[in-house]
Amino acid sequence: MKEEQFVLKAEHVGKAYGDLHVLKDINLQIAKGEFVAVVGKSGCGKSTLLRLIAGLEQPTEGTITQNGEKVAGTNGRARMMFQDGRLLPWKKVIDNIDLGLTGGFKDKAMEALRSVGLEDKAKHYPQFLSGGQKQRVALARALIHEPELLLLDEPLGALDALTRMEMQNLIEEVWIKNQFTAILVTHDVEEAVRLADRVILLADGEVKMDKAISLPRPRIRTQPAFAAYTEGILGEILNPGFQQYDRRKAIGKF
Ligand SMILES: Nc1ncnc2c1ncn2[C@@H]1O[C@H](COP(=O)(O)OP(=O)(O)OP(=O)(O)O)[C@@H](O)[C@H]1O
Repeated sequence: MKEEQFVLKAEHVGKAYGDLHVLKDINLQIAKGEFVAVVGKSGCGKSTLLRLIAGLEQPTEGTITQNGEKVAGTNGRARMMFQDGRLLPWKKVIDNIDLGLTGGFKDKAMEALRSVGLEDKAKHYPQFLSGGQKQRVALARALIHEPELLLLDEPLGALDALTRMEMQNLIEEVWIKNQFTAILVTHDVEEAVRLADRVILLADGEVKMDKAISLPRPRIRTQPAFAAYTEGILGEILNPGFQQYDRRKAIGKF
């Protein structure tokens, strides 16, 4: 693939907090428009990697580049969405969305709100929204900036199963429509297989698996091929290197 087709490149990226070497040697290339999920055991450094890509922290080793330019300082072409939404409780929904933007952005904010199906809540305060609705607002707030890269740090982790599925559908819909590149950190392997073109497994500070998910969209959880991917990735998380891809051959679905 040509150099310019990679939105993001991480080369020999390491991050240490004192003696704790969370990330040791991360090497990644993410193409424009790709949807990549990052999975791995709790504490393996998934959120740390996302923060480095967002420019909220700097690597202690190696470099991250976006479109060939080193990410240094807050990455203006990326937006991040967190598990808790981080809405300002004293601002109405619409004002949460055009936060930090000056001039006539109300129309754009309404449009963003419409794209997540919440235009009727524009004048409400966040406390009157459900968890799922708050995350819709957080998504609209990220979309209004038309990010090249959307960084999703376990954004659906606090939602009930049904709302979570609805949100997965919505995230896929806006990703297809807006054509940004997405990196999703998740504990939920099914969610990774539901949404991602590629699933990356972090362990011991490195990328231990980088697996393409070759299933048509929208993906259906009950399909045997879906379940086979989920099981294979879970196996790798629990026992890295143990299964490799034998399960795929064994099941014969690929
Ligand atoms: N600012 C910090 N200072 C010191 N240690 C930190 C800091 N941020 C993260 N860590 C440590 O780095 C390790 C990785 O944290 P990180 O949040 O990236 O993991 P994670 O894979 O996202 O975990 P989880 O799945 O539980 O959210 C943890 O041991 C954490 O305690």
